[in-house]
Amino acid sequence: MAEGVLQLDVASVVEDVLQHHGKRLCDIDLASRKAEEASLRRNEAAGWLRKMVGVVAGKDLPAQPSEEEFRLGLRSGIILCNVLNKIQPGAVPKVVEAPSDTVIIPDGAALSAYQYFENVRNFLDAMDEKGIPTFEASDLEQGGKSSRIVNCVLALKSYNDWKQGGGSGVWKFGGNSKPPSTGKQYVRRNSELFMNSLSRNSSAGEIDLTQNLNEMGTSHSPLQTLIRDLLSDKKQEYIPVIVENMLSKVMEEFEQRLESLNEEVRTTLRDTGVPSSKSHGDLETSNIVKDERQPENGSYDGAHALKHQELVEHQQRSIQELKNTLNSTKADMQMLQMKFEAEVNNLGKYLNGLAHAASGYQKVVEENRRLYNQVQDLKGNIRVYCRIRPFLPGQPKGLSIVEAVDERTLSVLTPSKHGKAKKFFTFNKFFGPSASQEEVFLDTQPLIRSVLDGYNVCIFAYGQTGSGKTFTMTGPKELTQESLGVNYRALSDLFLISEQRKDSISYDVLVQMIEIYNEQVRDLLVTDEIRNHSQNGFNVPNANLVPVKSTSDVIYLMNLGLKNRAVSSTAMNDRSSRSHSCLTVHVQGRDLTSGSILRGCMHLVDLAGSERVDKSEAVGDRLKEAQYINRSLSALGDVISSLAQKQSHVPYRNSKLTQLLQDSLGGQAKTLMFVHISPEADALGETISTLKFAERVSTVELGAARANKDGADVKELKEQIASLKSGLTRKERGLQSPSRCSSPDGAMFITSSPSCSSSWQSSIAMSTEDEKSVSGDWVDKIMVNSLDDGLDYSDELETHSSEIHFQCQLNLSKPKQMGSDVRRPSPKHTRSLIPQPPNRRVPNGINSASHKHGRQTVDTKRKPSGVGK
Ligand SMILES: Nc1ncnc2c1ncn2[C@@H]1O[C@H](COP(=O)(O)OP(=O)(O)OP(=O)(O)O)[C@@H](O)[C@H]1O
Repeated sequence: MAEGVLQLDVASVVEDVLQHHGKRLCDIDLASRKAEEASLRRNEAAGWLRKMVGVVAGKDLPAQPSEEEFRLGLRSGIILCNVLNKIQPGAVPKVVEAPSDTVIIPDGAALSAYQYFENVRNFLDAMDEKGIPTFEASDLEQGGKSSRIVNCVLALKSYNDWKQGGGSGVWKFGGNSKPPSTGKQYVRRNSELFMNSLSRNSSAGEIDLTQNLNEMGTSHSPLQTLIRDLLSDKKQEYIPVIVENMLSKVMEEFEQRLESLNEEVRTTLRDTGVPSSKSHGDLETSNIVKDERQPENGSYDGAHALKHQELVEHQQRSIQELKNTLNSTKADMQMLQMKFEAEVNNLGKYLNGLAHAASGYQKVVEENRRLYNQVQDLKGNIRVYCRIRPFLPGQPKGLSIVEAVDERTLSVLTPSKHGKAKKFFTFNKFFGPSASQEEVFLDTQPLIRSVLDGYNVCIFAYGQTGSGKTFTMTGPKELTQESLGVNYRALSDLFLISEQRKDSISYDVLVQMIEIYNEQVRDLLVTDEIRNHSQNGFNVPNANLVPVKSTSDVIYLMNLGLKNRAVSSTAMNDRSSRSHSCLTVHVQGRDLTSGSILRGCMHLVDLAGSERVDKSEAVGDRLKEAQYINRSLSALGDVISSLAQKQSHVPYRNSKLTQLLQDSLGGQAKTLMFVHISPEADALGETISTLKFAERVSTVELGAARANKDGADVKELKEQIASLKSGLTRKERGLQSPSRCSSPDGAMFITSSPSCSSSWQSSIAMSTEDEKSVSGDWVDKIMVNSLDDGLDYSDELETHSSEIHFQCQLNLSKPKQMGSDVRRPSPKHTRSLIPQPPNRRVPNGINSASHKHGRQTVDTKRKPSGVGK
């Protein structure tokens, strides 16, 4: 049907466009509609043929045949010839009938096939002669076009109807059949207005909608191109609405034209006196319809009007169907739209959910990290950060044996029975080869800042030689702003914060730099020669303690320290540190409102690298150094092991290094170890043992860190005690030499005054001498009290007082504590090494010049075994 073709065209265009947008119009089942229509037409044709030949003769043709049944039923041509002969007797002079069941024809099948073909050919010739659309004989064979056969039958039916109706005028038929091959042409009425707008395609019988649209002024391009062009750049969700509007517009236009056509017909009928309500049959019986070729007269006008009427009715039916199609398309589109909206809504909700979950996840991760850190703080575990060095320039770039798994975990490729296996290690943080110095510092910063809140902090770098310890702590050989290591950044951060807090807290910062070289402690902040302080064991107090005011002071001092550091070129590292270096920063803050004192201390330790002497090709001095280094690192390993296993005895005293780190490893400090590894495959052994060591370190619990803070009341009490002591001391001024008295528990006090010895240093020396002569014991602790401000400067020497006295309490009752951490500097080493402007003074109380006047007191008290300062 023409209308069917129209709806198909429009819908298929829409479908094309939607497909173009990636979505099929699944719901519009055009194919099934088409098939339904074809079957209706086929049934009509079959029904009519059966009616014409009778049920018996038409037994081979079912009333509602499938395509195949229809084709097979008509294949012999017998039904077709008989029907034609019935309409026009003798049209097919000879019809070969089917052989009777009882008569056996030799080679019957071949004979009948030939004879059937004769039937079909005769039928087609006869049809052709009458100008009725035909089909190809091959259409009756398998794979032929049954629709053309249907068309032909329906055309014959129409012809029959026309003949039945008297055969007046010119018979014509429009269907999807093979065009007549002979010269007889059907007269088509092209003159009418309607036909101008809705002309039938002569071959396909389709409505030329393009022309319609052209006439409607919509466009000059073909319909499909037009619709495609129109829809191609539209969003998919708008397509249903656009198509719907488009179809409505077409319908509207169509109806308008039809209405005007109807009007024209009505006018014509009125003019010719034919009642417009009369049916086609009525008009036919009254013989009004005339052949177009008849001369124009009144009855011709009537026929003309009738044709109009017929066409109008036909088109009305088409329009109705079109409307139905439009409605169903609309419904489909609305469905699609609703579905689409629902899907978009669902998708939106889903995305919202995902976003919510993602942000929740982030929060949980943040919270986890915070809690983890809190737990770490509470447990006081040593934090371990792992950093891998990148391949160095000029080094053959192999595949790194270490891979990051996440920000805390790394895997190391190790050989195994089945090729390669991965070993996983988890630390507090893992820095990949591309991590910058700034990134590394950022994760260290909070720890460093807590020094200003009165905590003791220790950061030490551990790892195989050449793995990047010095790089992390100090930086590369050529320093730039970006490559500055943790040491520089830490100190400049301290200055920055102390500046920010200057309205509430006044900070003094002092720096000390030592190294442990071949088990000897050396002061790195000396300008003349490297001082060896190893005679008295771990005698760090004698190292210079230099007040610093700015980052540039620090840089100056560090450069001095680095210059003095024992560095050599080895096979593994052309600038290998041959010693353990320790930069110690003492911070003292005075709360300007409450008067409370905060004291924080930070060790920044760059350990010498462990090395395999065979690999480093060390001989002579290098070999000796390597042995010392390895020995002290192994002592560090022993300390870590016993701490990890919570053993009662921890062998701190086995090396200077462990003595230095004692407070940080077993005390209440906040401690961080940077463990360094190399990416090379031939460092696998060292890498694994380094990582295992680091794992053990991370299990060591230090206990919750405690800030060194004295409240104002404590301060007041201390002031009172100090003032009482001062009064007592004044009474004893007459003493010219240190006196000694014993306490009930066997402790001995040695009291001295500046008048008996010119400086308090000599008092200490004398005390120590005295101690040796009395018991050979060791002085556990030196405390210095400044009498004029009344503060207890335990562990710090304040030299701005006018009167200070020393008091040493010696342990006579318990075994000596070798190497106990008497590690506060003596005032003579508290001096400025930094070039000073003429009037510049180092912080109050730290300038060595100021302690010349006045009396000084040092209390040397014994503390229980294992308790640090
Ligand atoms: N993260 C890094 N990025 C770029 N270069 C690095 C990095 N880490 C180390 N290096 C370079 O690798 C070389 C060895 O590093 P470094 O001297 O810091 O190792 P080390 O562990 O201190 O060695 P040693 O124990 O022998 O003193 C140096 O040239 C250093 O500049």
